[in-house]
Formats: sequence, C-alpha cells, structure tokens
Amino acid sequence: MNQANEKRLAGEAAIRFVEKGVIGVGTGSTVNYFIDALADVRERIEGAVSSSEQSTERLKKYGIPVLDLNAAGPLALYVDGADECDPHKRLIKGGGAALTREKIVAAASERFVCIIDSTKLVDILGTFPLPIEVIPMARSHVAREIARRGGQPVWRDGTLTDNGNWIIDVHGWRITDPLALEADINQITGVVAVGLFAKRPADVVLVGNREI
Ligand SMILES: O=C(CO)[C@H](O)[C@H](O)COP(=O)(O)O
Repeated sequence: MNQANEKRLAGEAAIRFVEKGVIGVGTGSTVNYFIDALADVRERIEGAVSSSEQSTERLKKYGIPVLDLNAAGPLALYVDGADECDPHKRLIKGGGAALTREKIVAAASERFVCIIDSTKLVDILGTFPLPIEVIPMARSHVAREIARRGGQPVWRDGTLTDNGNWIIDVHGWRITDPLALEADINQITGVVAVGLFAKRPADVVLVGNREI
C-alpha cells in the first residue's frame, strides 16, 4: 500500500475514538485526512482545539468551530501525526513546525491517538532530524549547546512558526534515552520546545487502520 493511502486510512480510523465534546487536532498531511473524516461526524462534537493556523483553516472550511484551549479546558482526545514513532510510542514531531502547540494540546489531553503510515516506525528515534523551536535571538546560542552535545544543528531558514519563532533541526543523534534528552534540551535557555514526545508519548498508535 502506498504512503498516502496509509495516511488516509489512519486519519479515517481515528474517527472511532471521537466521542462528544471538544477534540484536539494536530497538524500535517495525515491529520488533514482526519479533519476531512471529522467533517462527516461534526454534529457529534462541540468543536476542536487546533494546533496550527493550517489546521484551523481546514477545520473552519468544514464549519467546525475552533475553540481556544483556555476556554475549552482539559480535552478527552488529541489526534495528531508524527515524523517517527518508536516501540514505546515515543515520538519525534515538528516536521511541520507546529511542535510547541502540538505539545501543549497533547499535554492538555487525556488520550493521544497518533496516526501514521508505516514509514514512520523506527526502533531508535533520531534518523528524522529532531526539530527544536527557539526564540530567534537565541538561535546561535542554542546551536552551540546542541553541538556541545554531539548534534549537528541546521537552521530551517525561511520557516517562521505560528508563534513567531525559528526552528533548528538536529541531525546525527541516535536517541537511546528520549526522556533524558527531552529534559536536557528543555533546560537550554532560548528553547521554546523540543519535538521529542517522550514524557508525553502517544497512548494509541494507528498505522494505517492497524492499531499497534
Ligand atoms: O509534527 C507534525 C507537524 O509539526 C506532523 O504531525 C508530522 O510532521 C507528520 O506530518 P505528516 O502527517 O504530514 O507526515
């Protein structure tokens, strides 16, 4: 099966987790399939909390109300894609530069359903360059701190996040202890968020329509 088909199946399969209330919605091409399927059951839900301007636009196009997280309160369900997923459901995210809001909505949700195609499954995280959102004036400082830890930082030149910040992609890390690395990167001054989801991994992973 091709990659786009697996993404579509995963997006559609996640609908079975949707109950009434407000749904947390991630970002990316796989999530776009989820939003398309969500449109068919929009009477079931009160609305969505979105993790990006991109997803907000798509939700609104279908007439799905987009709510502020502060107003919505804790969410029962968050659905999002990933760039890599290990056997413990720990993830690398942020290929679409939406990692900070994605982390916030995931943290505020009781259940995180991650929707991916099979190319995203790995034994050890790190082949996909690890995205880090940084305050612009801290870019060089953060890059030096990353290099000191053995990573190769590459500025994603031209990308501005929805929060007005920049992205550094870290190449060359074989992430054997994702929890420790996430905590360590979070301590670097100027880092807004790191795209490692180890402290808050996914609860359910759908690879196409197959749950693992
Ligand atoms: O983390 C993300 C955006 O910041 C996406 O979930 C991740 O990049 C996967 O995208 P896609 O579903 O297009 O493969």
